[in-house]
Amino acid sequence: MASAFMPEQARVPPAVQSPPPPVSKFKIALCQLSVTADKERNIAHARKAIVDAAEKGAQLVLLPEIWNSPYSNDSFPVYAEDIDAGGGASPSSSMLAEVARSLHITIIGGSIPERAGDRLYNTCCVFGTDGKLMAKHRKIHLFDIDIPGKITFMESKTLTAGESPTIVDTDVGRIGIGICHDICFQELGMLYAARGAHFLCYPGAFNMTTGPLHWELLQRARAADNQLYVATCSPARDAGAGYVAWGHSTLVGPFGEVIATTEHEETTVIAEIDYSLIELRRSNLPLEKQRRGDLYQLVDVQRLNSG
Ligand SMILES: NC(=O)CC(=O)C(=O)O
Repeated sequence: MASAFMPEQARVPPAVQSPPPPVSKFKIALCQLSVTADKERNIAHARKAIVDAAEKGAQLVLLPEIWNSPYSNDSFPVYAEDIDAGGGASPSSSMLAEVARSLHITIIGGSIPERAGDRLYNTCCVFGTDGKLMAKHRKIHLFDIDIPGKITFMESKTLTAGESPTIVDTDVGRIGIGICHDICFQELGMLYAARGAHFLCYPGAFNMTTGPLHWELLQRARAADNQLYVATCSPARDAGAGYVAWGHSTLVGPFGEVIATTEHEETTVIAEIDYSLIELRRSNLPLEKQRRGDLYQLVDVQRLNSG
């Protein structure tokens, strides 16, 4: 509750109730793809995995972080595509648009390196069942890490951080998008939940150090904190690559329970999402009612500024 003594920035608008989802149950596919240096092959390979997943009944398909290019600062400028330019400038997103439309499915297109003017971003495109680009999320938190002898990687050497959270109303529910390192920031997940998300999707490529430590922990934490579904999708592991991905693409339910997962090889995880579980868990354990807004609050800066 805002009191007369509360600072201006703490007077936050109330959380938005999750709207009724357009479907109560559906199948999601997490395509844990092998990624090579051959972009054309990566695109054709991803297309085939999406078609196979749709044939198995998936209505929502999630791809990995950086699925059309090796994950490296040397590769990002070479493989980057201008997603907004049209006219075939982005073969990766053109393929996703075409396959979403022809199969009538929703696709959360992992991420690809995006070129916009003289900047590069790590960008996730969301396509609706009509093949239209519904949203574009540019990774907000760049992955800069230095653990000597284990892993050093500086995305900020080549990439620019996105400036906006991304939440999108699709045929399969209201989905908050993050890319990999974005999952480490609990405020982003809370913000999506406060805006009524049913589901958080994080294409990601944790590595052999952060993977065993944090990958499952963070997904389960985001799901349990916010009492919603969380899905991640990683590239398959290539032990010979410059950056070795952890794999383990996973779907987590609204009690923080792992519903489906895998190891590190190439595969597609298909699992069912049942949105009625969100309401059930929120009535079993009513965190929203128990929250002490008189002691602490999340400030949704965009909603606050938009009045
Ligand atoms: N690609 C990443 O952002 C990797 C990451 O976040 C990690 O912890 O590993």
